[in-house]
Order: sequence, then structure tokens, then C-alpha cells
Amino acid sequence: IQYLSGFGNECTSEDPRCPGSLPEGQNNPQVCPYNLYAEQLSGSAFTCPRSTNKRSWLYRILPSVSHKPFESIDEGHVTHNWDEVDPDPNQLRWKPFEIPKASQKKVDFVSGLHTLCGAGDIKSNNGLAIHIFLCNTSMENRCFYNSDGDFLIGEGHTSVYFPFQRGMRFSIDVFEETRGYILEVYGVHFELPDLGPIGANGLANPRDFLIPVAWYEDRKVPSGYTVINKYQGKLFAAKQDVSPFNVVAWHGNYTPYKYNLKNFMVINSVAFDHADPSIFTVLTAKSVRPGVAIADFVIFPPRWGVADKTFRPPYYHRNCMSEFMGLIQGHYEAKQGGFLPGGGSLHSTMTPHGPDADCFEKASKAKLAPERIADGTMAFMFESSLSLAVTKWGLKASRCLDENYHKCWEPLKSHFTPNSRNPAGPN
Ligand SMILES: O=C(O)Cc1cc(O)ccc1O
Ligand SMILES: [Fe+2]
Repeated sequence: IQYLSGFGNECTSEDPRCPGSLPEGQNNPQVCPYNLYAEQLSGSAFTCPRSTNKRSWLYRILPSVSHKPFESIDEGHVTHNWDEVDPDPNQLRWKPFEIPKASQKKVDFVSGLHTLCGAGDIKSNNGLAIHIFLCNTSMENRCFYNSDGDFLIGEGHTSVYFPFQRGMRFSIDVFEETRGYILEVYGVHFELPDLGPIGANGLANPRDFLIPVAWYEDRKVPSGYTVINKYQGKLFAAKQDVSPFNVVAWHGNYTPYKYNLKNFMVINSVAFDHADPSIFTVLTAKSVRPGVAIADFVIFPPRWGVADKTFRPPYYHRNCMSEFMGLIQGHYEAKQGGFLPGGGSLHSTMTPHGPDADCFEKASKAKLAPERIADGTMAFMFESSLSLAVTKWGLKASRCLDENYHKCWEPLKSHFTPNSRNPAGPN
């Protein structure tokens, strides 16, 4: 696959098998080149300001409307019911979510979707959901699209994240038992965070976002191709007799894209103190309140720790935001044990959290030489201004909730020495 690069750019692309397939100078010729159908995909209201206006023109073999009616299907475990269980402010941690064995049951991306937590309202386009997918089989003659919002999808083996924006169809192939995390935001799109005093460059650089070029298949599927749609939180399926991946040419700024987390340009403290994790924001889905996100996607990438006279791991914290964390690979610096790749944790609004007792003891005594932090590791956080509710699957059916999580802080003891200002005086 070839890619164009840039974040949110206006691009044009033609499948090289059909040169000249993009109409010249207009979007709706009476007859399109190669007798294609013109179809607009709108990712924003027509009337959005230019800076947030998103749409693409697709030139396809058949328009998307060539399908049989949608019917409700009973697959996966997606929900947007945030009242399934009573609220629970406790620190929650999940062991690695179990992937079904292919030898026992074939499960693809859609049938392996499970909603873990979320908040807000799908119908008024305000909120988010965090889903886990657990699958062992490729989607065969099936594709998926989400009417409710954008899906930011990451899986465990690569460090590549795929935001599939609202309405875009995709089909996921897997080569082994596969697990991953999805951050869904309703009604808004992910953006690059502003850089402020950092300047014009840094964090996730726009040119590292890759957009696939046009490529079509003109494939009849007599047995039926199934288009699955998540609409108002429920799954529906419609049959058609051709592949939907029939776009010969397109232009616009509303496209699928992918980003490799290894390209993240890490900025951090080079003098003293632990900077807030917002310095590691890859993408943000903004709310209408300035500086307040529906959800931020934040990573904890491999880097150098060099801060002097500093307790270097994450500080103890209570936050008005909700913090869901996952681990793609390696170990997270604040929790050496218990937080495992493929698991997760949720520290809800104002719920205390921070390094486990072991981490505190070690980091308080450590010699502060320059040190590689998180080599071979990729942890991430979905941080939201909404107060998240956990689903029945998350609390019970997944059978992965770690009942002993709170014990990692139990050994914390007072070191208070009221008569001695040990160790440091003013600098
Ligand atoms: O480990 C966490 O919970 C996330 C986190 C990271 C950090 O560097 C500072 C604060 C914080 O809550
Ligand atoms: Fe925190």
C-alpha cells in the first residue's frame, strides 16, 4: 500500500489503473470519468468553519446506497447504556483481557467487540466509549462502519494507531489471536494538540500521519458482502453483492489515516520536577470548553529521565478528569507488577492513584543518573473530562477485574519525621 502524508491535508488520489479518474475542475460532472458514481462523505456539517470542515469526494464503481435493508444483529458486546451497574469510585484494574481461542470459536473484530466503559449520549453527539476487541479471525466479506463517532484503534503487537473516522468502512484482518483497545468519541474528530510555547514542531508531527492512496476492487460477492453499521449504539447488517472497497479516485480532507507511535517526538523535563502527562498527548478530541477534552490520547513512550532532585515516577494524584490506562507492551513505570500488557486500569474522577509502594520506595532512594525510562514499553492513557461508567462486561463478564488492585498501595507507610527536615533544605 502506498501512502500520502500529512494531518488533515487536502489530498487527491487516483488508482493508477485508471489515470484521469478524478473529474477535472468540478465534483459532479454529468457523467464521471470511467462512468463512476460521485459520492460525498461529509465528516462535518456543511457549514463548519474552514478550519474544521471535513469532507471527501469519492468516485466509486457503485454508490454506497446499493445495499439491501439494514437488520439488527446480535453480535459482540457493545453498549452505550451507562447505567448497567451501580457507580463505583474505586481504583479498577483489569488483568489482560482473555482472547478466545480460534480452535474453540472463530471470532472476528466485530463479534469480538466489548464495551468496557463510557459516558455521554450518542444521540446528542457528546461523549465517549472505551471498547476492547478480542478476536482470532479475519473479517471475511464483512466490513464495519460507525455512525456514532470516530474509532481510534490500537492493537497489542504494533505501535500503530488507526483512527477510523465516522462513516469510514474498514475490514480488519488478523494473523493470530489479537487484542486491542478502542477509544470512541461521539460527534467530534481527533486533532493534533496545540503546541503553545513548544513551537512549530514536536510531539506527533503532521507528516508522520499516513493516508492510504486510492485502490479499488471490482469484486462481485455472490454469497453476499455484509456491511455492518454501529448506529445509535447497536449493530446492524446490510447485504450487498459487491465489495464496498470500490473507490477508484478521491479528493478531500476526510480520510482514514494511521500513525506509528514510534515517531512521537518526546518532550520532557530536563531540569527538575515531573511534568504533567499532557506533554505526551498524541491526539485530542476537544469539547466546546477551551482546553477541556472529551478525550485525549496520551502515550508514555521510551525516553530519557534526567530530572535532578526529583521524584521521577508519576506523582500521587487526584484528577477531575477520568484516566483509563492500557499497556501495549513492557512495564509501566509507576507499577512494576500487576499492570500487564493487554490489561487496563481506570482511575475515576477524583479517585486517588499513583505509584505503588515498591515504586515509591525505590524512586525515593534512587541515584539520579540519566536513565532510560520505559525502554521497550508503550503504555497509554485515554483521559476524559467525562465521568466514566463501567459496563456489566467490564465488572463481571470479562472475569478480568483484579480484586487485589488496592493492595499495591497498602504497604505505603508514613515516613514523617516531625523533628527533622530531612533530607533537603531550600535549593
Ligand atoms: O499513572 C497515571 O495514573 C497517569 C499519570 C502519569 C503521570 O506522568 C502523571 C500523573 C498521572 O496521573
Ligand atoms: Fe493521574
